[in-house]
Amino acid sequence: MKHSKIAIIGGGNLGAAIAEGLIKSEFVVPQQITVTRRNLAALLPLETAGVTITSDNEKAIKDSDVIIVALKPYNVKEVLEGLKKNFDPSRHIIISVVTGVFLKDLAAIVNHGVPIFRAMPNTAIAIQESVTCLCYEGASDIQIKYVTDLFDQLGITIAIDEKLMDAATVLGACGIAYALRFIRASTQGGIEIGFDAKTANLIAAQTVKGAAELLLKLGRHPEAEIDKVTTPKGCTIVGLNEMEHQGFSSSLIKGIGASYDKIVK
Ligand SMILES: NC(=O)C1=CN([C@@H]2O[C@H](COP(=O)(O)OP(=O)(O)OC[C@H]3O[C@@H](n4cnc5c(N)ncnc54)[C@H](O)[C@@H]3O)[C@@H](O)[C@H]2O)C=CC1
Ligand SMILES: O=C(O)[C@@H]1CCC=N1
Repeated sequence: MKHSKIAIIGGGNLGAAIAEGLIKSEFVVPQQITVTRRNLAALLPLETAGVTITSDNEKAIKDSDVIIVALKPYNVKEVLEGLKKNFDPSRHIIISVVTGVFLKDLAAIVNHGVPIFRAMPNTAIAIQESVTCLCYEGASDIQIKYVTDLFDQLGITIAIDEKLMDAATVLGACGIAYALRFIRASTQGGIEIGFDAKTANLIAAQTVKGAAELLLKLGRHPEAEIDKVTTPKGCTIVGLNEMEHQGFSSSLIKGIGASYDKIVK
């Protein structure tokens, strides 16, 4: 499957980010990628990089082997219904990144025996730093290896049970927004205590990156690392406890729960 051509149906925020990540990773050359969208103007930078951009989904599917579906949940059924005659089980595999649409629903729409994967990446896929949760149905070992390799080039990949896909969406995909809001709020605090916005943003972002790398590179537990920073009677513990009195951890946990309820209800 090494030389497979990839079509991304729906080149919006996530679809275009996947194309960017694929190009950076060199998993495929840009000429192996087609991205579709109704209004092509936003895809011109990808075209300049060598990607084929088009509004013709049928042609994109016919010209490709791996079909990444990055449409909104509300129009995926209608669009795929109109395209299903183009899927060939002896050639194609489908990877859906659509939130909340089950493998069985995708299989019922396509109705062809085409292997189907669900992947839940996040927008850091554009810089090969996504976490992508993956589940599948009717795929061969070679196809599973190919899809896992593809997302491994774009960050890390975790195979999960489909029943955890909504939870993966919240923690990993929505999680980008939560983390960025933390950085934005830290920046605003940093401005209040004296930094200009640009410097405060740089310090906040690099600090979050460093904190995450302590866990990812050294395998440390967050609380053990917090203990190292909290000098007795020092300023860290005072600030941290004030944040907790104001509901810091609780608001995050409740927000994650609210996002999850929105998907599953
Ligand atoms: N944005 C994110 O961070 C993440 C999004 N997702 C899921 O990925 C999917 C896409 O999300 P976004 O990229 O944010 O949405 P988006 O709205 O930015 O992208 C969807 C794109 O599909 C295009 N489109 C609509 N009808 C089409 C058609 N018939 N043919 C070709 N293109 C068509 C739209 O013009 C749009 O550019 C959604 O199901 C979302 O739940 C999953 C993980 C993260
Ligand atoms: O907010 C949403 O519904 C989608 C799912 C994950 C990221 N964006």
